[in-house]
Amino acid sequence: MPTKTFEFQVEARQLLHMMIHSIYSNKDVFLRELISNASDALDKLRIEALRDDTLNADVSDLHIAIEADTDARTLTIRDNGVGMSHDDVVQLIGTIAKSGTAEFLQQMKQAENTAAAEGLIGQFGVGFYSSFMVADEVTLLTRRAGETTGTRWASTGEGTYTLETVDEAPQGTSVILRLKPEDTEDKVFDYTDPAKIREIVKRYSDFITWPIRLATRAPAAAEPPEQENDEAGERPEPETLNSRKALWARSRDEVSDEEYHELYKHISHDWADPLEIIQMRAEGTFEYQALLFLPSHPPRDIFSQDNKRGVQLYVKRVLIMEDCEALVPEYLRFVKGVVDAADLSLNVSREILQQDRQIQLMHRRLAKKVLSTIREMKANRPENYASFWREFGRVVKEGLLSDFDNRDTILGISSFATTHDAERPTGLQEYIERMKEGQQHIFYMTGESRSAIERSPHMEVFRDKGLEVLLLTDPVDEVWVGSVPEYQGRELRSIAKGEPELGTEEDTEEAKADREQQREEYAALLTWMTERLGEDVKDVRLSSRLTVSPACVVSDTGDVTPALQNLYRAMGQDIPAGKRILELNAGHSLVEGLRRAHAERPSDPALPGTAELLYGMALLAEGSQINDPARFTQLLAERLERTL
Ligand SMILES: Nc1ncnc2c1ncn2[C@@H]1O[C@H](COP(=O)(O)OP(=O)(O)OP(=O)(O)O)[C@@H](O)[C@H]1O
Repeated sequence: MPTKTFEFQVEARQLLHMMIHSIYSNKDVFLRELISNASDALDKLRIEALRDDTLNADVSDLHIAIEADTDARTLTIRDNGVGMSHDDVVQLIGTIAKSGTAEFLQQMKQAENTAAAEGLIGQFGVGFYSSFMVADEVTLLTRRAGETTGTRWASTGEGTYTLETVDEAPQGTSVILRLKPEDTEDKVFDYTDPAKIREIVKRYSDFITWPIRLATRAPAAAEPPEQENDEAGERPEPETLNSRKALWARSRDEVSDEEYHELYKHISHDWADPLEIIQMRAEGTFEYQALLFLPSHPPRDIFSQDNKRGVQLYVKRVLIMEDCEALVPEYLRFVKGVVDAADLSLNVSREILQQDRQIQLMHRRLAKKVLSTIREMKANRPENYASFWREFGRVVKEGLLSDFDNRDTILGISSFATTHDAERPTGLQEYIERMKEGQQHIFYMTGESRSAIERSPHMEVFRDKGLEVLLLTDPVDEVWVGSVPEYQGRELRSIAKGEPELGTEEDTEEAKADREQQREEYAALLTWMTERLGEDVKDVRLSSRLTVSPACVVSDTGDVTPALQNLYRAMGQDIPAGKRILELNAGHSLVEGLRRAHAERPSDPALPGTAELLYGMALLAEGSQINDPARFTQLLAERLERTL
């Protein structure tokens, strides 16, 4: 078969260039990555064989073999797993299908130092390509289980790769590395040295469930007696390097954090350590063990539709499903880990799992356990919690819309930006503890950013009276906050909806009388304005929330806010634009002037324009758009002219 040469896709070339010029200081991890890929391929084959008994594949001795040749300076990592078809190789190895590659490369270029670059690569993961950190040529020979021909791929990592169809290829994948010369200064060690290989496997891959066997030329220890007469005296029995112990079945004090971290990295394809380790065990009629991890940062596709979520499902130490979404709710989709159940059928399907009562029970218990871990982290490891919430808070809050059983717990572990402290978000409990005397409600406002909310006229009276307001700026906040009525008996109240009800008004007889008098004075103006602006607003009334601005617009208590309307429209739902309420500040001289002018000259032709301007200004002040900017500008220009 002819060998054909191909060019790497631009992003792949750039990524390889980075690898070759070794931005990552710990080069040993290439072996972890290759073993991890091999182990995944073995898992996939076993799962396929379970589901398809016509698959023509050998599953009798699934394992990973490492062969080191000191003289030739080659290192081979071989598995007899699922392998890749010709198309798979082109797609998976020649190109980089990951979303966000271009953006990642851009960030990489801008990374200021090695630590920053390593942090970035940790978020991205480059798996197979990391072999170019230690090899100046990489050959991959692979045959998909069930197919007859194989594919050889080879590259020096410099722009091109070759592809060739081969008739003789064992099932699975071999990756053959022609190693770069040893250079301890650059942390490229002698990777043909059995001691080095043992050390790396022990360190990073000990838990891998498949045997990792090392075949070396020189036997490591005295040969066992039955081998003495073996004619291939130089080819000793391969040595299994990993203990293959299931970490979730061992007690916490037997396992080091580093071992847990390596299992996490293997499962999640993350290069960074996890933030939290969660272990649980259920005994009784339905037994299972779970080892879950909270990552330290979200995967790039956490908000994408095809984000792979879920944990690995094992049945008595045998992996039967990679991303079992039936076990964790969607709002905890970042949780990674393993659940090992004792009594499930090995070839249970996703559909059956979704309906299985035991699985639903596990789902509930796992969700509760994760939430209680976050609560415990909030109480005892505030720094970890703060970092967790920064990274995942937006996702967790989705649970307020879907998990009614755990709503209070989710509210309890949530944090929100607040006017109380610009630097530190607050929990609801802390908010309640700080509430002013007489204050009944938890006040919040939604908006695009902290600064937009802070500038909004709705904040004025709250700022004046020192009442704390939560600043909700995540898109999901718009949605949940409308459906969560209260926390610990305290109503959640938007400061941009309905009447503020501050609870701190001095309700003296005098104040009441003042307000009554004001209402009477303004009655005619308000009726007239409601009529004039009737196409845009449903009511014009006096405000108790304004202290500086002349006017603002608010929504009625039960109304869908404009931001939420936009959100629904973005999702393709047709939502009619509802009318809002215009509030006037009776203490503002412009409003007072308008009242006087209306009382004295009700048919003055300039009055309607002023009313329109007031409404337009209220919209602009909260960051909304005005219906007819040209008309607004014209009215404004006319009035400015008169001042000159
Ligand atoms: N030994 C192997 N056997 C079968 N398929 C493999 C093997 N090695 C790699 N692949 C395929 O190539 C793909 C790309 O591998 P690569 O290591 O670059 O990335 P990854 O493992 O998907 O993710 P990460 O970059 O996080 O490690 C894998 O997802 C897998 O489908």
